[in-house]
Amino acid sequence: MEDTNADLSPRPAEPHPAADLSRRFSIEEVGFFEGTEKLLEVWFDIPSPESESRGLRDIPMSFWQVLLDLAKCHVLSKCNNEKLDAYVLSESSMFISRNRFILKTCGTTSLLSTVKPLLKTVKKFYPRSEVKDFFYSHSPFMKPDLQLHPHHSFNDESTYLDTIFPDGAAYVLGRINGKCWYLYLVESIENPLQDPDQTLEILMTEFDSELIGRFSKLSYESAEDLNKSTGLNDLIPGATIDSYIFEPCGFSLNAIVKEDMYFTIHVTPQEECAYVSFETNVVGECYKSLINKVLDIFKPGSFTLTLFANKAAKCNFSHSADHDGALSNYTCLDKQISLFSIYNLTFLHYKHNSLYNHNNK
Ligand SMILES: C[S@@+](CC[C@H](N)C(=O)[O-])C[C@H]1O[C@@H](n2cnc3c(N)ncnc32)[C@H](O)[C@@H]1O
Repeated sequence: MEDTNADLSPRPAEPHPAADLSRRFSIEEVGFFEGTEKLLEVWFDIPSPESESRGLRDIPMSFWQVLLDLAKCHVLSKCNNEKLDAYVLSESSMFISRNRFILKTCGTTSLLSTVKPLLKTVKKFYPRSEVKDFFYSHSPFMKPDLQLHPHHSFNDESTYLDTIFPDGAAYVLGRINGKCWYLYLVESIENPLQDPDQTLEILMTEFDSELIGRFSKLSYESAEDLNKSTGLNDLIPGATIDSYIFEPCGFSLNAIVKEDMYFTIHVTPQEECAYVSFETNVVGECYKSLINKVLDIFKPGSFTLTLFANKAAKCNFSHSADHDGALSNYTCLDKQISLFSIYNLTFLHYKHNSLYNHNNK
């Protein structure tokens, strides 16, 4: 017989995947984390007949694992296409294509300990190969004392790199008493690579702690849900996305757009040390719309933007990261344009208008 006393009131909906959207994470609760990454990008010339090969991608995984052990991080997941292997790491990302190696590591990783073994191994596999261009960069660390030698200071890092590259050049862009950005650069002037190359980075700080706290397992059941809800899925439509939510908070995403084009995002949501980075090498003449989409998702209080482009890149001389007035909610505090031998660099630092005291310009 039917139970006429049954509760016919509507059942509550299934718990929404975004269960706790007001969660904040503090250093006290979760611990401090140095989100600021060290970024290494090395271009190799791997001449014929080796040009038939897949270049760096033919070097066995066991070698990359040794390299990551030296840096003190490991692989969490991988995606690839016919031109690019993209790895999400315990501390950021690694991208390997035929001629280009990118390693981006955060926390207290010792990225520079990978440089000598990398150069030695590539030479062993491809004896006629040469290093073409070498870039090492990062923003100042929030707690440099926690870093391992030589990462305590950019002086120590560049002294170390000088022992490998006699012609290396170390630069500081921005304010030495404010926001700045360090760069160590080696350009090969003879026979430069003809391929277009451009890298855009947006390094963001000062967030609404509730918004940034959503990059956690407590807010989203899966990385796919997070990507859909936050709009990361639509940043560059059609990209293959490989993303990872850390316990209890933190988020990393690699995306392959096409060929060897990628974008990568990393989020440290702890209130007192919150940090987000976005990086891409997608070809573009103007990055205004992409930059605005990224800012719209993370709504940072301030950010540093860098755009590197070589002579063959479409955005090279237009300095297309530089949109006076186009980033309407932000004030540009610093703008520096550097013309190197092969590459041009635009460095910009912005602050949200609501945080900027216009009397203090
Ligand atoms: C997503 S990872 C990558 C950080 C990145 N470089 C950035 O831009 O912030 C860092 C975040 O994940 C958290 N996390 C949790 N477990 C971690 C682990 N095993 N290794 C690294 N980070 C972890 C950290 O506390 C931090 O909030």
